[in-house]
Parts: sequence; structure tokens; C-alpha cells
Amino acid sequence: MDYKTPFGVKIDLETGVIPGANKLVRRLSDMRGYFLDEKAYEELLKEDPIVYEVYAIEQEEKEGDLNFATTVLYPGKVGKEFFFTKGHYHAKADRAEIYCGIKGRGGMLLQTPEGEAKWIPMEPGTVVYVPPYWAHRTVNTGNEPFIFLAIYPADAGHDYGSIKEKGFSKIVIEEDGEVKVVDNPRWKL
Ligand SMILES: O=P(O)(O)OC[C@H]1O[C@H](O)[C@H](O)[C@@H](O)[C@@H]1O
Ligand SMILES: [Fe+2]
Repeated sequence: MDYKTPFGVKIDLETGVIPGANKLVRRLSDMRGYFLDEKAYEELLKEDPIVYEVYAIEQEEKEGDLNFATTVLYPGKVGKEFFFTKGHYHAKADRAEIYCGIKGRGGMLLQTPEGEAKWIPMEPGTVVYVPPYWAHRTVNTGNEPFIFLAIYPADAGHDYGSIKEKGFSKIVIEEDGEVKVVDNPRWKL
């Protein structure tokens, strides 16, 4: 038997950085079409801020193995809508995932293919179970970076297609100084 080598890494709990991880940076320009307020998007695009960074330790896409990644989701809004991750179904749709809040505040939007949505608030220590078949997107509702860890099957993969086209049935906005989860006016099944 050819065993893989166990290892431990120390996540920097202040910055979310995992030493030795692959770093992915997503700027606003990588997220055209994702936000509701197109005028506000074009305006903020002049600065093209980083929306989030992912530090991932990934294995070969084989059944039984696990990947893990931290995400640093920066605070900000496009119009009324808080910064979020693109969001995805898993390419192998029946693969589940676990998220754990490390720093800052936000939440997760989840959705079934039929458009049933769920909002789970997250803070440091919150563990979220993402069941098989649910699309998932994290949202920063605070004013500091929202940092969390995710652990997912190595063969889960990402399916961005339908979320990129249609978004989630709910959006998370700031209105009258409050965080509100409201119907997405552009949503259609
Ligand atoms: O892939 P996104 O929807 O942009 O989310 C960003 C990242 O969030 C977490 O770290 C997940 O574990 C990653 O699999 C995902 O890539
Ligand atoms: Fe995922």
C-alpha cells in the first residue's frame, strides 16, 4: 500500500493565511453580472477591489480524500448588496461540505436546485453543515474581513454555471442600517 503522508498546518487566525496553500484572488472584475446594481458595479470597478481570497490545500480529485481552504471575504457593498463569494453547486452534486467561522461576521446563503433558500448567520466558532445538493455562497455582513475554513470532498468540484446565470433566490442587503435577506427581484427558476 502506498500511503500518503499526514501533515499539520497552522492557520493564521488573524489573517486567514494557510502557509504553503494555493492562493486564489477574486477581484470585482472577476464577478461581472453577479451583483444586482449594475451602475454601482461599474462605479466600483474603477477601483476593482479584491472581494475575496482563498487559501486552498487540495488533493487529487479522488473519492474518499478531503480538501480544505480558508476564505478571506473582504467587507464592502455593491449598491446595497454585501460582498459575497461567487457561490456554487458541487460538480458531484451529492458531495457535502463543512464550514467553520474563524473571524468577522457574515453568513451563508444556501439553495436547492428548486430555489428553496436558507440563510445561516456565521460568527467565529459557527459550524455550518452544507448538505448534498445545496448550492452555497458566503456573505460578509460586517465591516472587517470575514474569515472561515471549509472542508470538502476532494472529488466535489465546483459547478458555477447556474448560480452565475441566475444567482440565488435571495440577496443580502443593508437597508436602514439593518442586514436584510430579501427576495432577489431578478430570480427565476
Ligand atoms: O468558489 P467560490 O464560490 O467562489 O467560493 C470560494 C471558496 O470558498 C470556500 O473556501 C470553499 O471551500 C472553496 O471551495 C471555494 O472555492
Ligand atoms: Fe463547496
